[in-house]
Amino acid sequence: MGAIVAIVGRPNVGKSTFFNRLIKRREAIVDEVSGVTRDRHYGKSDWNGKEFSVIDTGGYVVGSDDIFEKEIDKQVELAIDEADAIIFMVDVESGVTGMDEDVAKLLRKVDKPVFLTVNKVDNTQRVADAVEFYSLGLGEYYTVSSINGSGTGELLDALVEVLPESAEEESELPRFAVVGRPNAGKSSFINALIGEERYIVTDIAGTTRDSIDTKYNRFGFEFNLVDTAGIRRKAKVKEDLEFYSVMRSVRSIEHCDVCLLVFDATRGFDGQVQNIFWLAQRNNKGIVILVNKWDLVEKETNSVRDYTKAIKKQIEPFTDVPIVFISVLNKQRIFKAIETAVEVYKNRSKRVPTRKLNDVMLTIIEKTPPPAYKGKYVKIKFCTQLPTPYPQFAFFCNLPQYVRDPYKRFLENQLREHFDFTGVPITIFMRKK
Ligand SMILES: Nc1nc2c(ncn2[C@@H]2O[C@H](COP(=O)(O)OP(=O)(O)OP(=O)(O)O)[C@@H](O)[C@H]2O)c(=O)[nH]1
Ligand SMILES: Nc1nc2c(ncn2[C@@H]2O[C@H](COP(=O)(O)OP(=O)(O)OP(=O)(O)O)[C@@H](O)[C@H]2O)c(=O)[nH]1
Repeated sequence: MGAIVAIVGRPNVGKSTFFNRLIKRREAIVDEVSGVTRDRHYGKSDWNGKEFSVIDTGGYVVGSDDIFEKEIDKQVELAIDEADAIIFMVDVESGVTGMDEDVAKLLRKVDKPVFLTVNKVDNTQRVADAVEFYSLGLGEYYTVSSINGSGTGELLDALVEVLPESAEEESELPRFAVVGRPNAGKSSFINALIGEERYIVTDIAGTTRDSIDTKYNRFGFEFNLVDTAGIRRKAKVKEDLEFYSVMRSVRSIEHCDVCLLVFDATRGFDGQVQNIFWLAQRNNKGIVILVNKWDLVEKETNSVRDYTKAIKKQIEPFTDVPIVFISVLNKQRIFKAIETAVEVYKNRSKRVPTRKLNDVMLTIIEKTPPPAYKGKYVKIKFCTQLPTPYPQFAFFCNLPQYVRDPYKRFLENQLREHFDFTGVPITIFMRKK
């Protein structure tokens, strides 16, 4: 399982800027006006070879100050419940504020690692200014500049030190996680499968209260349905549903082998759904996309085809993912969904014997070798699948650094075509031999 790090703090202290630096992706919208980070952001980061998920608890809608305060308290509490470590960010420009003190009060009671991080320390003068944050009663702090990166190394060294090891769990049974946005139909789906009211389904979003894994047996195949929601406090959930659901998705994804990504066909494969997809992919999990509430969609001749095309466009370049159109309400194709997840699980744990792999791939490579780069010819000599829990392949050659991404994609596509890795991310390494 992978560790989860949450970044908390009041608006405008630079959480999104820091988050972007961690995941090395210009993704969160950063603005001078406070409260512009609307969607929750989560991504994958690594430091010294240790991977972890990061959640940026931005996402406040501009409102009155007291709404703000309540919101922040709630997010901090959720972060405390779900994260393995917390980065509490404050701003040296504004100094200690009342809101900082409120958050600190919550964090002082926590027995999880908290990293008080003073941001915007862009120069040495400001290092001295940061000293006032001792008054928050959280002990030592780290000074960073999210904008120029200074200080972040020390913080990350200390952070990864306390994170649990991210080894893949030795799970006895395959683990399937049902993930998606609030109200997509996740609980209804699980209910329909297990045929009992263990999960409470209502029209109000965010009412899934149970949080235990469900053992399930179907097609002669036993597996766990993962739903690692942790403690769900109904009141909190109602008010900050999207954040809650993000936390829950991140957790479930970290703990599973295959994600069943459910979304509401009437709402579309939107940005938040794409984020979940992206996270599952980055975590090398198997993925099945379930287009739910298909009963509500007006169907024309080519609906399924057009819809499939539209989704594939959104998930490029990793498009080799099964898409199943379901209606939980009418119990349509819900077993097909599970059957597909089982297939994906098998693909993910597939081992291609080295002999067979080389027979197929070297023939292809001979016919279509890597293009010469800077006048040099690359000779791929052999390849092998690495003994990892998900498919990774190493191709040994004389000049690994000269093999460019398009050729690696070509190799990936060939592997997919010949060995069927549908629904499973593949990693390709070029190694020196
Ligand atoms: N000088 C300086 N400015 C910074 C630094 N980090 C962030 N900022 C600026 O602070 C402002 C707020 O940054 P954001 O990353 O949007 O802050 P946030 O905490 O995510 O804010 P919300 O979206 O409101 O929650 C932006 O104008 C950033 O450019 C820094 O290290 N130094
Ligand atoms: N028409 C139609 N409605 C559905 C279908 N599946 C679920 N619903 C309805 O969608 C609503 C939300 O379903 P839930 O199962 O609670 O959704 P969820 O994803 O678990 O929601 P959270 O608990 O908020 O995360 C309920 O009113 C369901 O009856 C479907 O296939 N067709």
